[in-house]
Amino acid sequence: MASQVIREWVGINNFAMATQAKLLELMGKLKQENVNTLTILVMGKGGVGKSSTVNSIIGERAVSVSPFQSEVPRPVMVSRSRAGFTLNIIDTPGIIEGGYINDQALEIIKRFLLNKTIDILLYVDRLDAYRVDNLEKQVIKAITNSFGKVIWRRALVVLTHAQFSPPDGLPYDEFVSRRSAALLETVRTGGSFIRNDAQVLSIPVVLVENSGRCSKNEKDEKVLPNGIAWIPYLVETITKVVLNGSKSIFVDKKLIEGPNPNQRGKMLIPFIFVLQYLFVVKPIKRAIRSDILTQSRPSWELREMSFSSRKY
Ligand SMILES: Nc1nc2c(ncn2[C@@H]2O[C@H](COP(=O)(O)OP(=O)(O)OP(=O)(O)O)[C@@H](O)[C@H]2O)c(=O)[nH]1
Repeated sequence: MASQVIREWVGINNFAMATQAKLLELMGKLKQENVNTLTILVMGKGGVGKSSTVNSIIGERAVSVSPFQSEVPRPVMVSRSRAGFTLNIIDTPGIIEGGYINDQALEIIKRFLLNKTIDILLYVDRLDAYRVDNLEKQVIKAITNSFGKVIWRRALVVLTHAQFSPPDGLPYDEFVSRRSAALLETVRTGGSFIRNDAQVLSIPVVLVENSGRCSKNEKDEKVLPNGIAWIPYLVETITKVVLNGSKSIFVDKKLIEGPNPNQRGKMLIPFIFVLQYLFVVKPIKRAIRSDILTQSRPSWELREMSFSSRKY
C-alpha cells in the first residue's frame, strides 16, 4: 500500500453541505476508535455498477465507467485522504466470463490484494432484478472460497439502480425486502452457512442510485424513492460494520493459496498411531489370547499331546 498515491479527498466538496457534514462526523467517529484508514473492497458481477458506486462515494470520476464489461480485468485502488483519515477503495472487474467464474481474473484480484487489509466488502448487485441467477451464486461462492466465510462479517450488500419503480404496483419497500431476502439466502447457501445463521441475516443491505438523474431532497442530497439520503446512509452503515467488533481481513499468502495439502493433518499422525494401538491392536491381541486359553480341544489332539509327553 506504500506505493499507492494518496490524494487529498477534494471530491467530498462536491457533495451537498449536509452530506459533507455527516461524512466528516462519521470520519471523526472512526478516528475516535483509532480507525484512521479504511480499505473497502468492491466486488460483484460485471456491469452491475461497481465502478459507478466507487465514484459516487469518492464524489468524483476516479475510475472509468462503461456500459460494456471492462476489457482489462485488473483491480484499481483509489485512495483519498481528508482530515487525517484515509479512504482506500478497491474496484474490481466482474469475475464472470462466458457464464462461469473467470479464474484468471479472480487470481489477479487475489494477487492484487496480497498483504492488504480488507476492512469492508461491498458486494454489489442491481436492485432491479427479479430473481437471483446462477452467476450471482457463483460469484458469492468464489468470494467465500477466496477470503473465507469471515469476509461476510465485514460485508454490505449494495443494490444499485435503486431509483426504480417495481412492476405491478408492488410497494417499493416490499420489492426491496424480497430482493434483499433472496440475495441473503444466496449468501447463506453460497457461503455454506447453516440455516438462518444470524451472521448472514445481519448483513446490511444498502440501496444506491448512481445515476446523475437521482432525485434530491430540499438539502440537495441524493435521495431514494423511500426518502433516504443514500450516500450518508451508506457511509454510516459502513461505519457501523467497521465498529461491530469483528476483525478486518488481512490477505496473506496462506489465505489466498489455501492450506498446504502436504501439511494438512500432519500433526495428528502420532496420535492416530497411539489410538490405533490402544483401541485396535491391543484388544485384538487380548481376544486372541483369551480365545486360545478357553478353547476346548478335540479328543484326538489331547491324545496326541499326552502321547508325545510320555515319549520324552
Ligand atoms: N441508472 C443507473 N445506472 C447505473 C447505476 N450504476 C451503474 N449504472 C450504469 O451501469 C453501467 C455499468 O456501470 P459500471 O459502474 O461500469 O459497472 P461495473 O460493475 O463497474 O462494470 P465492470 O467494471 O464492467 O464489471 C454504466 O452504464 C453505468 O452508467 C445506477 O445506480 N443507476
